[in-house]
Amino acid sequence: MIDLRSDTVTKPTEVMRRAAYEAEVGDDVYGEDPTVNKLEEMAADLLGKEAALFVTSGTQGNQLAALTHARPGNEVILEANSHIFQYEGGAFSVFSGVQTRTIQGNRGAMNPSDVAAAIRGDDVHEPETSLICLENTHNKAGGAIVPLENMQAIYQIAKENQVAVHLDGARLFNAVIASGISAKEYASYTDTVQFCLSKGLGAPVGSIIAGEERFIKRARKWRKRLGGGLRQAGIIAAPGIVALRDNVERLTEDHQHASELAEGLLNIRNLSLEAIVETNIVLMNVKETGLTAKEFLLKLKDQGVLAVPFGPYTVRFVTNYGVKKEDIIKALVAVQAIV
Ligand SMILES: Cc1ncc(COP(=O)(O)O)c(CN[C@H](C(=O)O)[C@H](C)O)c1O
Repeated sequence: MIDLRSDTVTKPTEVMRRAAYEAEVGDDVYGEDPTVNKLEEMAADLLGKEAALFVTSGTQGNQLAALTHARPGNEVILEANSHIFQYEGGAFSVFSGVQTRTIQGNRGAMNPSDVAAAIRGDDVHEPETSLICLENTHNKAGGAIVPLENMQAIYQIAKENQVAVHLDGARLFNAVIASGISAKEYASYTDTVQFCLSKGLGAPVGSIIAGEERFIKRARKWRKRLGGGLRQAGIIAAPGIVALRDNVERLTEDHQHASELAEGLLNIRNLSLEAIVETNIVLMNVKETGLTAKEFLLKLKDQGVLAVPFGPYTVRFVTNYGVKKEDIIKALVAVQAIV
């Protein structure tokens, strides 16, 4: 099977498996796992933040940000198609007791004046706005890169209103490689940032959240409260170190493959693309084929290719390091066979 469902399906490399086997470990609840500590220091340094925390998933990282930045009764502003709003089970409301306020963005970028207008005042009837969440790259916008200027403008508005900013940077390094802007630069326009080791970077487990020391200290306690106190976690942190060290630059290949896939799809009748391809995600519209996305995907699976529905007529392909150039050609042949 050619698996284009997501970059979450990446499997650890031999180097990662060996690093896991050889990892020095200790009890991370006591802060004594040297491998986890090394990963956290590497990540904080890369992002230009005071500290970082190894967490079990991107979702956990985003939830810890809300639990730490916000409190029950607050309102959190986020983009209408953000992963936090669409794919995390309403966890902001469940765990943090906050009200979410969505703003429709353009290719994932919220208009700064819309954000400014959404920030609540001190009227007794209103919730307090305590957090603004950004997402870069933006998944449902087709892996779109949110412009740095947009992040900068929103961050300035947030600071003028004493509101925190969190970046869901699950695919931050895809943005870094595609734009040539450093992770440190992107992270300078957000108070906290989450990025995934387990997606395009290829680690088997985990994400990082990073921010000020005092934020990370409070987030670590929230992680413990959620049963996320890790013990000899160096075994799963070691592949994360390999991912950060070896797998960032190669994301270019995934982007190249996504562009080749998109180009090929444009030459197939009754198909269209829903977004320009900037990184590793391709959103294809199949409505003109007379099939729904789910029907199309069943036929595609019969042809040996996996992808996921991202709307009634939207099929999402995500390239990753398990997908080679010849797989892209085979995937195009499979799609052609259906329409
Ligand atoms: C922008 C963003 N932020 C956070 C997460 C959550 O990461 P995990 O909790 O899966 O590690 C994801 C995962 N995205 C997954 C995928 O794209 O296949 C699914 C949709 O959950 C994400 O795309």
